[in-house]
Amino acid sequence: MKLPQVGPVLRLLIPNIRLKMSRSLSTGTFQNSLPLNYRGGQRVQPIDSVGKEQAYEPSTGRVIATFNCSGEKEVNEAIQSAKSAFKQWSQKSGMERSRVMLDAARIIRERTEELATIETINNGKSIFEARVDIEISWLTLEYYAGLAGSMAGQHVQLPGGSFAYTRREPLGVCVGIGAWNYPFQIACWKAGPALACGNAMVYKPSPFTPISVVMLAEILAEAGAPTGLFNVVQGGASTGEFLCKHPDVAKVSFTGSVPTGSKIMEMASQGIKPVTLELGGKSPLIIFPDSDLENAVNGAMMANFLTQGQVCCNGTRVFVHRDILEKFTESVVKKVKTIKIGDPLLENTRMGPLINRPHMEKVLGFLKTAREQGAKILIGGEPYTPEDPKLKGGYYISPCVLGNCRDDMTCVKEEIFGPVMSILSFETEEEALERANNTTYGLAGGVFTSDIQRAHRVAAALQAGMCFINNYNVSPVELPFGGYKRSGFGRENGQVAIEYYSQLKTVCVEMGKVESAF
Ligand SMILES: NC(=O)C1=CN([C@@H]2O[C@H](COP(=O)(O)OP(=O)(O)OC[C@H]3O[C@@H](n4cnc5c(N)ncnc54)[C@H](O)[C@@H]3O)[C@@H](O)[C@H]2O)C=CC1
Ligand SMILES: C[N+](C)(C)CCCC(=O)O
Repeated sequence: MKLPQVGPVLRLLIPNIRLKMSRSLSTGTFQNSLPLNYRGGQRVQPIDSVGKEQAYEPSTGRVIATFNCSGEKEVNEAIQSAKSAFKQWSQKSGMERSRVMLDAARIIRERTEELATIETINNGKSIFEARVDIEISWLTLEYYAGLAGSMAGQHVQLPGGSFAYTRREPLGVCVGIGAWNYPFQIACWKAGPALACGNAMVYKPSPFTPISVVMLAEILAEAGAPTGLFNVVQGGASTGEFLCKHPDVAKVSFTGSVPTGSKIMEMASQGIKPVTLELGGKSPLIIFPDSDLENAVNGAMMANFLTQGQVCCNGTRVFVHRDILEKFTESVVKKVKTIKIGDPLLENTRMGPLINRPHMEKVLGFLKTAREQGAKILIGGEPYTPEDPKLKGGYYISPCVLGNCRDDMTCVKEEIFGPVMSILSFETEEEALERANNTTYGLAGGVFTSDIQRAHRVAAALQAGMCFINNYNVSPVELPFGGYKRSGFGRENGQVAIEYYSQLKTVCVEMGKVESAF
């Protein structure tokens, strides 16, 4: 899909051509025929491999891409490509970097329909949601483009006219390793601050979702990024390990599960490399009886059913005050009934398939255990077969609400990563907080109440990196995002992410004579 470099007039026409291309893609038609690695400014086949992978269209179960997982040599080539771009990119002023990033943001915005369509085909989320993901993606590049120009150090006056200054410098080649639930957006959350700071990047998406990130690489090149600034290697654990262990890599930013996060940290520790870890969660959402009920129900829906529930920060433990338990549960179940499941490329669909069959079976396994442990399925939780014959091989589950839940149940303790909400009842604020915090995770948390003091008191007491009051799962790029406890550390988004992609140099300047001790 790489388009030739063109002048400004033709460039204006290109979005329309692309829009037509993407509109003609319906579910069951896409087949990838292009190389999925990207380095040295172009799509390439890897020069060595550690096995083959297939990527699926989860809505139909069709294989849409077969590719070789990059071996050690290919990983090294990609890193060398990034290293050579780093030399140029790191010497540019923030404003120069900003211009390239703004142009990339513009191209993404203009290609929203095409990118969202590809994301939907490869991930299974509804086109409605995928468009939002793409919007967040270009906003991320725009936001960090805005910060690039104002990255600056400090000047410190010292005795006798001497002084010091600090410089915020890039780290070098940064590695991004992503999960499959937000393929394009996760890549932009990492590339945005990394590139703004003057780093180069080698990115490895999940082998389940290899398609869209290569398009980001092409877009950055089209926007004028130096050759090799953003490279893509494809593969699973082995390819990821080559990246983490490579001596020329300065930092690893990872989004994925806790066990893999722990391995990444271990590998990075060998080279004393900093890591950012965005890991899993089992976040609480506490609903007090003084909440606006309709709002609280909508909040719980947002906290549980985006992207088929495959969202790390979901508020899956919904603590509802005993006084409103019945009313709340009834309203949530009524609302869940209205979720339109089916072909994710159709405009009115709000829930597509899960990512793949093994994951669907894992989620159904959690539901079986939930039933055995005494939870009550209030709605959904069944494999779902849409009427359209082409969707018969897809991985659909009807969205599920579990009642009668207790804190010791597996469905309440473990991350399900599927469309499953567990409702728990509570009586006092103190009790709700203690139970909410009784988890090894700490990614997010939410509270619904109309009592302003209570809202802030609860938010302060929640042991989580991202807390919502009277809303859930909104993600403005200006806000830092990341976990407490085993949900990881480091932050993405917001100004603070700059600190995770740069290092501070202090330059001490002597204006007098050296006062030697010898
Ligand atoms: N906090 C967050 O922002 C998010 C967290 N997640 C978590 O991720 C999990 C689901 O995503 P998955 O892709 O299944 O997670 P995963 O941990 O299996 O894989 C994530 C990425 O790491 C790579 N990887 C796997 N083993 C590796 C190794 N030994 N060395 C280097 N790289 C390796 C994978 O190929 C993939 O690109 C969920 O449990 C969820 O909790 C998912 C999305 C967002
Ligand atoms: C965009 N949002 C907040 C719904 C989810 C982002 C975190 C993730 O990658 O799962």
